[in-house]
Amino acid sequence: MSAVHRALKTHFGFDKFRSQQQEDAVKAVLKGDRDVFVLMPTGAGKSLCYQLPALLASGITLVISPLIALIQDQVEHLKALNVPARSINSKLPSAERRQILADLESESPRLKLLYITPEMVASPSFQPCLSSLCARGLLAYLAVDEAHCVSQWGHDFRPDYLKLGDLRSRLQGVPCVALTATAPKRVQEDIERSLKLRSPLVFTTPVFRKNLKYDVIFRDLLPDPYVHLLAFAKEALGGNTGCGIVYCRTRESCEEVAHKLTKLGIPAKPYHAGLKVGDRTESQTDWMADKVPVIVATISFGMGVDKANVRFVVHWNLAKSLASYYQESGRAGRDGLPSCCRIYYSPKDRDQLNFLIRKEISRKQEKRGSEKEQDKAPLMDFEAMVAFCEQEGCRHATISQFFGNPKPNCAGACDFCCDPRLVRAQLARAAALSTRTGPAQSAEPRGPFGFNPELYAGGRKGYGFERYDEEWGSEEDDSEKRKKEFGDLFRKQMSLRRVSTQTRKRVGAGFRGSSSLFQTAGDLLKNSQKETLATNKTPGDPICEEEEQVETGKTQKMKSDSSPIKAKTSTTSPLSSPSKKLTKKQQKLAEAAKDMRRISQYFGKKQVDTPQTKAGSVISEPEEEGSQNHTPLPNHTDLITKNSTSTDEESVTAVLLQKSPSAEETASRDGTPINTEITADRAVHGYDGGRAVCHVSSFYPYISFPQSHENGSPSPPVKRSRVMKDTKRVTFDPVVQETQFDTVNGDAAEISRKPVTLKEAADIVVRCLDPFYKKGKFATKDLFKSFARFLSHLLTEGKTANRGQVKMEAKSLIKGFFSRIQRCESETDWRHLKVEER
Ligand SMILES: Nc1ncnc2c1ncn2[C@@H]1O[C@H](COP(=O)(O)OP(=O)(O)OP(=O)(O)O)[C@@H](O)[C@H]1O
Ligand SMILES: [Zn+2]
Repeated sequence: MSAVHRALKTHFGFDKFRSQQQEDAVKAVLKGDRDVFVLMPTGAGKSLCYQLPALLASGITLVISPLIALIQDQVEHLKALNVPARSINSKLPSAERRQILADLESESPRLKLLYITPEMVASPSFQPCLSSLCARGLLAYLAVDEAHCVSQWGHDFRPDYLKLGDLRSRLQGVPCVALTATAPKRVQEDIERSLKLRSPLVFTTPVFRKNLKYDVIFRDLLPDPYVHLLAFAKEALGGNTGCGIVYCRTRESCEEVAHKLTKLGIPAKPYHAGLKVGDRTESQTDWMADKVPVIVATISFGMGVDKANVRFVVHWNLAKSLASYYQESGRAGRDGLPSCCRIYYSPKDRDQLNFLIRKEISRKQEKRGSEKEQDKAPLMDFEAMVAFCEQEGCRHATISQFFGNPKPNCAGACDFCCDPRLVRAQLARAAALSTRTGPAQSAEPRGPFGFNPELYAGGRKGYGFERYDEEWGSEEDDSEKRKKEFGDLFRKQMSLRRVSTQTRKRVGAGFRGSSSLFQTAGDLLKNSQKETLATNKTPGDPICEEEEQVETGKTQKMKSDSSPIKAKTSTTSPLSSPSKKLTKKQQKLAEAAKDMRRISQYFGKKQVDTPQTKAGSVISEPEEEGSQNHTPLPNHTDLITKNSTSTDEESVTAVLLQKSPSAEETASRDGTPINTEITADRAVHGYDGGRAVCHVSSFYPYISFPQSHENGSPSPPVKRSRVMKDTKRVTFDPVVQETQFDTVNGDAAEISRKPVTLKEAADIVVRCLDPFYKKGKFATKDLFKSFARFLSHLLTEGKTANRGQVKMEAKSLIKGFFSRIQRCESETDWRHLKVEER
């Protein structure tokens, strides 16, 4: 037995290395003549690659890790193994800190591994210790864990990681070991550059898994996608020996697909955060125990689930990036047996995600007040996902190259390598379908993304804006009309966005022309804008020329004299950029957008203060354990429409649909998957004879499904908006609302002194009610929503109360309510409730 193997056994209790890569990496680090880059999937045993050499080398290994919580885990684990490992961090009691520093200053320190955060590395207080260790040649290795945090292209970027480049320069001659999970090539290159790795030896687990067969089916070409899915599942499951996962983006799709599959003959259970904990656990345990072969889940499912016999992973909706797709689909075939990974692709789905991702990027930029090249990263990640689906080429090769691996020998393990003609034929049919239904050719009513809704599976639900419909579920009859209204609204928003973003460089994945299936959101935007113009213009209308100027990116000066709120308009707004002659309608649309943004900014201000938004990335708050699992949340604001029933001049109506950050915070704080959201859903800003007023028609608390929390991918909690028929002020408390509106441009602090708005009250109410909902104190989710709505109105209407008062009253009402009844079964349960006179 070699010394390394012996050490592996003695110190860690392992008989052998987990993989050849692990063994090779350990040996390379031990050799110590080169930097080492370890790229292995989560759980592959990367830590051992520096921990074992650290124990065998003389001196101390300095380990940089991004989070104190992660560090504590590691240190505890090592202490349990009797490995001399410690950490210096801000949470350390000073006595312990002194003890560690004393050891480090001693002639031959006992410590073998010293864990610190990148902030600590840079902190002045740590410098003497570091310099002393350096000067005495006591540093054996520099290990940088979670090295992807150095990449500004990654989601977990930590500016302090960039300082590690300087550290690296100071530690000349100390070999560096950088470790991260499988990462896109772009990120790998960033790591090498930033950490100044000198032609490192790279140890990576090959991305290619030959037992996985990848294919892509264009869902919209199928007469019945569910029947198609059923046939696929049956074939993949073969003789009932395995199981499968179908990933959907929304809980509604989960329910629907599970229901359809079960009805068609394969038992399937939904798994999503909208389910009661018991039901969700049951779905999982039944699936784990092979009692139910198929689980239809949002992507929250699978983390930590290591089931060997998953015979297929279907993506009913697109993943947000190729990296995510690789990880999710990789849950298939862990036993090494042949398994299938399929995407049921739909351009509509693509466009929804594209739109939401872009919106999220704009939101971030607006918040920051500037643009960064790296902002585009999520879009590029997503476009790689789209390209994967729309390409003519080996799917395995695409994945491997994305992760910087050499092209593998697919040998028929993907649809293209199996039969390229079939893939080409499918693409041609899809392109033909898109052309047939494309904006320029079709006069049929279209969905929000310029696609004919009738051609897409799922009908009303197929739009993916279920929550938008949800609030109006009972009004089935005019759903088509409302759908159209929403379509209009969406197109207008897209048009405006086009104006605002057209000067930005487009990050293209080489998509084809706009009449084909392969349209970027920009193309769609262009089309929708053209379409809007086509509908509105008369022959010879100058709008055409202006449109072209917009299209070609020329700056235009907007005539804003007619805007009654010009003075309040932020000059940094992309929409306020000078533009030439715009029609009155365009001006109004643009103005409406500005106003909307101001409203949005107002709500945005609140977001800044919440831990939720501060988190922003997986590892952005080193001291905050609670922030670890957050991914950036999409903002669901910014929908603008023109009132389709009135004239151009008077009908511009901005509709704001806004998630409540504090409700999200409530939902995510304790990690429970039930997400409560409130939409300050209809801040309707209209123009009435040139006078700007802010209409707030209503705020409805409602619960929606938190895919966005689970996967970081946006889910649109938009609800059908009531487009206002006239522009009369319709508001529950115009004074309050208008004051708030003004506050957007002025003193934010004013807000706290104002009486609570309905939205704020709703936030408070949902927070107070949430625990009761989680305890199953409401017979249905709708009851919870209605009760929250009822209470919010009760606590605000005709009153002026501050936050504290509202909170106290809400608490006392809710407490009293549940002291009288065990469980809320119907709306009559709260009929008697009244607020005490203040
Ligand atoms: N040779 C081995 N034999 C058995 N178990 C091992 C071996 N090497 C590591 N492990 C165990 O594998 C688990 C995962 O290891 P580790 O935490 O280092 O993974 P990782 O690759 O760093 O994952 P992450 O990306 O989550 O940090 C640990 O419980 C570790 O003890
Ligand atoms: Zn292939």
